[in-house]
Amino acid sequence: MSEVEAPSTETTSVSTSTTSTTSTPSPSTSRFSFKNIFSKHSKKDSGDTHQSSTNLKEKESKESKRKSKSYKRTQSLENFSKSPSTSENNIQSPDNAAANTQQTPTTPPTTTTTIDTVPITMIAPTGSLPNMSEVLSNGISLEGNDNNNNNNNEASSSSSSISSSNTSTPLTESTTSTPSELVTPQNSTSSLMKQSPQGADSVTTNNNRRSWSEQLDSDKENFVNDLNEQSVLSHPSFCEPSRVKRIKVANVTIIFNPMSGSKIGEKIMVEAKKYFEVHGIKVHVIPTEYKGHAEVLCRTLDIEGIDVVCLVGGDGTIHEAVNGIMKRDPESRERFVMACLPAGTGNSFVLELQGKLSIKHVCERVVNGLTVPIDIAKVTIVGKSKISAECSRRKLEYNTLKKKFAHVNLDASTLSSSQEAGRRSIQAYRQIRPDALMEYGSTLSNQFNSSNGIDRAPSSSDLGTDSITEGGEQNNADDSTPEPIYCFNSLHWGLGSKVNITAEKMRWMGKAVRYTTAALLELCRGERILARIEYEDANGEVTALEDEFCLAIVNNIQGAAKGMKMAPKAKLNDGLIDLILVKSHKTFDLMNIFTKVYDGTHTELDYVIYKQVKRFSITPFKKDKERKKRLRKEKKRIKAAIKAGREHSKNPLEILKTECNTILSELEDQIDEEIIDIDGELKGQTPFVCEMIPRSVRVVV
Ligand SMILES: Nc1ncnc2c1ncn2[C@@H]1O[C@H](COP(=O)(O)OP(=O)(O)OP(=O)(O)O)[C@@H](O)[C@H]1O
Repeated sequence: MSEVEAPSTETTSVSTSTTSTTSTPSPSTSRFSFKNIFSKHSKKDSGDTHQSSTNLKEKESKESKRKSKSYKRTQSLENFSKSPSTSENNIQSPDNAAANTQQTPTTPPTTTTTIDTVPITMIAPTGSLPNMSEVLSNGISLEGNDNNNNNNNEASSSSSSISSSNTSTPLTESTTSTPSELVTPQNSTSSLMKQSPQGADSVTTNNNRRSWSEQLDSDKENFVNDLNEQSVLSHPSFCEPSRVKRIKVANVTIIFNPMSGSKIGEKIMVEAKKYFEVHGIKVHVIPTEYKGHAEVLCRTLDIEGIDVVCLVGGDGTIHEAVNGIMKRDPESRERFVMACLPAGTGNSFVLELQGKLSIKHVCERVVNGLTVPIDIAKVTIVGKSKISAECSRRKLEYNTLKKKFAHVNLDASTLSSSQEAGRRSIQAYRQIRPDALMEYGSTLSNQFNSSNGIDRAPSSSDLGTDSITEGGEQNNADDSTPEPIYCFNSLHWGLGSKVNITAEKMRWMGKAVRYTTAALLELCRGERILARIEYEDANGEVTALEDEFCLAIVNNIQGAAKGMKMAPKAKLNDGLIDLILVKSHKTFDLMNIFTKVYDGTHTELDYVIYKQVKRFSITPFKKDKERKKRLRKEKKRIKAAIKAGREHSKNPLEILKTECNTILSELEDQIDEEIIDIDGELKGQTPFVCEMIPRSVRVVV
């Protein structure tokens, strides 16, 4: 029996004796095994035992490593959500971390001890702890961290709680516990690369192993020394250091949009708040609670004692804030200082203003307190009815002029030659020609400015005196004139706004796909729009173009999305609007623009008009084949009349009359109302007047 049982017992005995001291076999079995089997299998067994022992060791080691790895992963995930104090325990100094990293291969794979010594910095390839600079610099890369975003969003429902709970958080705790530090440099770089090529510069892997306080102190010294007025002089987006002012920053109000971009507004706000508090600045935090809230806040905020209002959001949030600021009374508008922390999708304005999309960088600049006022464009939407009234006024002027000239013989006696007569007639026509929008827009604008700053929409009484009908009566302008819309960044008419409108209809496709699809669709469609575009250049000369256009882009900054150099000459404080008009509608030509827009050479194409203007207006006409035919016929007739005038000294007033009447009647009936895109928002419509209000909003630079 014992012989029969031996093999199984023997196996057990071998394995137990070589691998474990915990399992104790019965003495009899053990003895029996050795006695009967040792002689037979001693050699083989010893080899097997050794082999088996090695295998087991390897297995255990592997298992242990696997466990260790999985624990590391768990630990890192846990640390994302751990409170600062908890996660701090797991974080070692860089030196210790390095030491532990070296030890790892030789350390017995006992799970618990290994895990305790695994430095969390192993997750980051640099092996060093990210510091405050990195945390803030990499702020934008938080976008990719959905877990954390979600966690924070859940916690972000109340503004007051955010404000109070974070006030007392010490810097070291917060920085070691913020998820941003766990973002690997690769991740953060790629994220920023996606944002813009310039943005990528702001991400550098910091191998510096100085302590927190050392790093912070040196940061402080550097930025205070670096940023002086000279930096504004050399800033590519400022033409002169006009009205540069350094302010002392002791109180900051942060307005953050929790919904902008990939909902990272709150996270960035927390980072910025900590940074300011470390620098001894008092911080008050207000979240936006609904669409349009940033405008209300910036219009009504009591800025007494507030040095800088720091906006955390995308272009939409800044647009709202600018509209609020512009509607303040002039004195408090002048005292309002705005800073923008990028938390949106595009952030092209912040990139241009600050040079990079780094949270730390913008925070530094806020603390430094250097400010410059920037231009803001004012868009006045002019209703069709208003233009009709204006046209009537012009008709009246024309009739008066006609009466005045009735007794004058403009033929040979007054004018030296018939050719001169023709030339004069054209000049006279240009003077009398109903530049309705420009004229109307400036009337409205003057009325705004002369009354209560520029914070009020015109009322019927503002318009009454100017709106005279042909019969000389007062024309009661209606009260429906919308408030002006202020634009800090860009405006699109034509193709640009149509892409947005089409993309809106394709929401089911998802954000990225629908914009590309809409752009391709509109590019292929390449619609031509007959429009009258008038502009006044820097010297005050007014030019009117009547042609078919495909699109108009207005830019206050040089750049646009994805590193495009849309308006190469644009400056933020030159008082001029950069107006880009594209006349061709052909798909190839439009694609050609896209290939050249990255270095700004698209402005040299012969179907692109690039002007720097003080104001301009756009009046598109309805697509009406019959009307176009009539207009062409009329133009031919006018041309022929001018020719006839040259040849037969025809009274130029006749020509003038024909031209004016044609234009006036066309204006009244055919003006088209198309939606335009202001700062990325589909708001406002044609016809409109846009004028630059120089140096209107003071920003941190
Ligand atoms: N609490 C809120 N709930 C819903 N919407 C909000 C809230 N606060 C602000 N908004 C709206 O969110 C919109 C988007 O914000 P924002 O423009 O800052 O981000 P974005 O569109 O992602 O960025 P970008 O404009 O740079 O592409 C704004 O139009 C704003 O009115």
